Amino acid sequence: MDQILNDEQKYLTFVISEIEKKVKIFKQKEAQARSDGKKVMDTFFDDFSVNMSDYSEQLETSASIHQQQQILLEKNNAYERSARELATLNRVKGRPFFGRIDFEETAKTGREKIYIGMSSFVDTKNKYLIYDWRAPVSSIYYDGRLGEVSYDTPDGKQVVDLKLKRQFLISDGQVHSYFDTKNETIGDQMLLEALQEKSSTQMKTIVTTIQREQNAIIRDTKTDLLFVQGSAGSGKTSAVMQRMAFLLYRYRGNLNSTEILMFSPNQLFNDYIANVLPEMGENNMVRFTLETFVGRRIPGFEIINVLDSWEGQFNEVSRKVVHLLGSDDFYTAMETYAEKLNRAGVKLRPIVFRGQELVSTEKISQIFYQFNQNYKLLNRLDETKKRVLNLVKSNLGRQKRSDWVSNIVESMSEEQIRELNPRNREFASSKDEYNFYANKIIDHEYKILARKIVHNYFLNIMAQYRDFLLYLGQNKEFLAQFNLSKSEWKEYLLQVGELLSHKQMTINEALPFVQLFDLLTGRHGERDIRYVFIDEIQDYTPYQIRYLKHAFPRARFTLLGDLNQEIFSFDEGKYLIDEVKQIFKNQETKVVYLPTSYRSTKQITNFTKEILSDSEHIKAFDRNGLKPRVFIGQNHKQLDQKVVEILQNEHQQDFTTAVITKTPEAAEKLAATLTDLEIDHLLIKSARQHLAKKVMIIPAYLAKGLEFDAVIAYDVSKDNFTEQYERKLLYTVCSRAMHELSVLAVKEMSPLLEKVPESLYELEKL
Ligand SMILES: Nc1ncnc2c1ncn2[C@@H]1O[C@H](COP(=O)(O)OP(=O)(O)OP(=O)(O)O)[C@@H](O)[C@H]1O
Repeated sequence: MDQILNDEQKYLTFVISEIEKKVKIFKQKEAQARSDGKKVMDTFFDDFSVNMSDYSEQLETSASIHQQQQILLEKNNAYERSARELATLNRVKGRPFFGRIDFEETAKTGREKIYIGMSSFVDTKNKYLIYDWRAPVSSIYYDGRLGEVSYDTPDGKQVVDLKLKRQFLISDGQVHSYFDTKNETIGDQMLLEALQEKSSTQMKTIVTTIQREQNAIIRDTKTDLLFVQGSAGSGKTSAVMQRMAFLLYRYRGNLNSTEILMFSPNQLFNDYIANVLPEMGENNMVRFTLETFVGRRIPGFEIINVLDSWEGQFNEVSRKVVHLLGSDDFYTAMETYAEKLNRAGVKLRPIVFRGQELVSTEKISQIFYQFNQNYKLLNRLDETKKRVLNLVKSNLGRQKRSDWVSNIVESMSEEQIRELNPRNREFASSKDEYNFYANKIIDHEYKILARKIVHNYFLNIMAQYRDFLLYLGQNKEFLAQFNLSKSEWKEYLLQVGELLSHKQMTINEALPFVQLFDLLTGRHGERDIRYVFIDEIQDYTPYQIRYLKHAFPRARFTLLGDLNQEIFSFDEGKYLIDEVKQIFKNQETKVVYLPTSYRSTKQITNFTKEILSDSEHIKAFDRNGLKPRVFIGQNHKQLDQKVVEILQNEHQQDFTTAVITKTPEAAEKLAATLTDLEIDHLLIKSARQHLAKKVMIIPAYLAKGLEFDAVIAYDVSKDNFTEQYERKLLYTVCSRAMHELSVLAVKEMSPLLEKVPESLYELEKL
């Protein structure tokens, strides 16, 4: 065994023995805290006499209860602290560190050596044996070359002379090997080993092999908007997941995981990333898709997938409409419209009670507009609420002698009487008695109405929203900016009407609906969210980004995306970055570009990048594998046979293979064929399903962000992938593959593959 390996093994063994010592201590502490807690519980009522007869005794008794509760709470906290520490120690025990750096602060201080792991570890004498990968000094492990390097500390920049950077392959308490890196950041060897691993249904952490450009993303604390742009598989999602862990560490005590929010493309992907933070010992952040986020705000409506709607049919008109609905101008148009409502046009609903109008819309409107022009909508609304509440109160108050009240009073059951008069109050006369109950009943009804009024029941948001769409249709110039005519807009309105009548909306209707509500009611968004992450930003429209910025006014944003993977939007993606900068103007903004594709082998990346029209900037990571294979069959039957053949082959290799189709219908059809042939598989039809370690048939739009050992891109034929805008979709499909890619086509392959040189793939005619 070489001497270095020997020494490092010794250190590892020493650290593990120290960890074990601490495990013992914490186990004792945990047991002690548990038994103390139990003791407090057992003697809870023995320690004080419960005497409620006189006031001073009552006070003493409750003070004593309070004291006991405090003790119990402390014991409980002590128990939880120990349990948490124990969980961390057990998590890191087999592999407490993965890196080491040696450096000198000054020539005088001499050489210092620190080990880096998933979590800091301090021995029983309070000496740091391991530093957390997120500690300031650990940054140079990922960042610096040997020689003079610096890192940020809360007190400013620290410069050191880095003498050694060493990585370890460790498992189960054994150092298997180590690599000393000189000029590269984290040596390719370790990264290669990590990338060669098989795919999993859960995303993994990349802590041990974070690359320099990813480190910059992870440790950024200065910018309000961090825009991470990178090709497929460049580690955008991975980097931001580690960024969340970093922020939770850096701002420990001031930042909670519930103040971090992540928007992902769909629920399937949400599931895929669900384990990364817990694996790093942190609680999960809040996760949403845009649909689930907005769905909470519109109860009773179903937010349907754009693909299932008229807008998703991608005809010429729908394309233009989607462009309009996604534009920043549309957001501004809504603001202008709302501003106009300060003067006239607010849509209202009367306050109706038992079929009778208590306050008419005319009356509410009169109140709403009686305040002077300087009143903002929010103040106008607040004042209106107050006055409407007064009107309702006095109107109901006058109904004390009405039939409905007397009917209730006369038919009250014993139980209802007890409920309304729990202290069994005596009455001087039956008139008094009647008035008492009538007041209670009216008060009860008033409260129900008041709650609705406070929640803006009298605003008819739906009618207002329709009115807004009609108002927009009047503006010929505005429509013309999107090449839309009034009659085309009408066509859209008919479709929206149809959707709304079925209590459905797509995200393109839902967000403006909520925006309108916010503007009318002066809602300022969710102020407790501090960090917002949006993955696959290329699928968001400027409108949506602007809305989300408004929805989280105190948050810093990290947006990540690949402008080459746009699937739904129709604008040239390149402009998205400019639009985003415009939306975030006057804020500290940084754009980081990640060029290297880590997910796929060199052969696959070189193939997939040729699908794009502009791809010089994409770099393949030097990991070797088989060239992608292209199979051309005469009909779909031959393709299906080939799928079966590949699957049977790859099954033996223990690969997880995904057959990715262009549409959900094609996926269902293929799955039915595989069922007939008794090939075990899982058809992913909806984002609510879970991934599994078996063959998956999955439509392209659900495969976003995911990865598989092997991908079979199904039916990439001339007739199926034709349009230019499908280029990015095809790129997304093929770039899901880590180790193997097969492309299947009927008769002729898609013209979108024309640019790929023949030398980059193996062609087989079936
Ligand atoms: N520094 C790294 N060390 C080890 N693995 C890495 C590293 N960076 C990325 N990877 C791996 O590369 C793959 C792709 O990463 P990730 O999914 O984060 O990329 P992405 O840019 O979000 O991709 P896409 O845009 O295609 O969804 C993952 O398997 C991830 O573990």
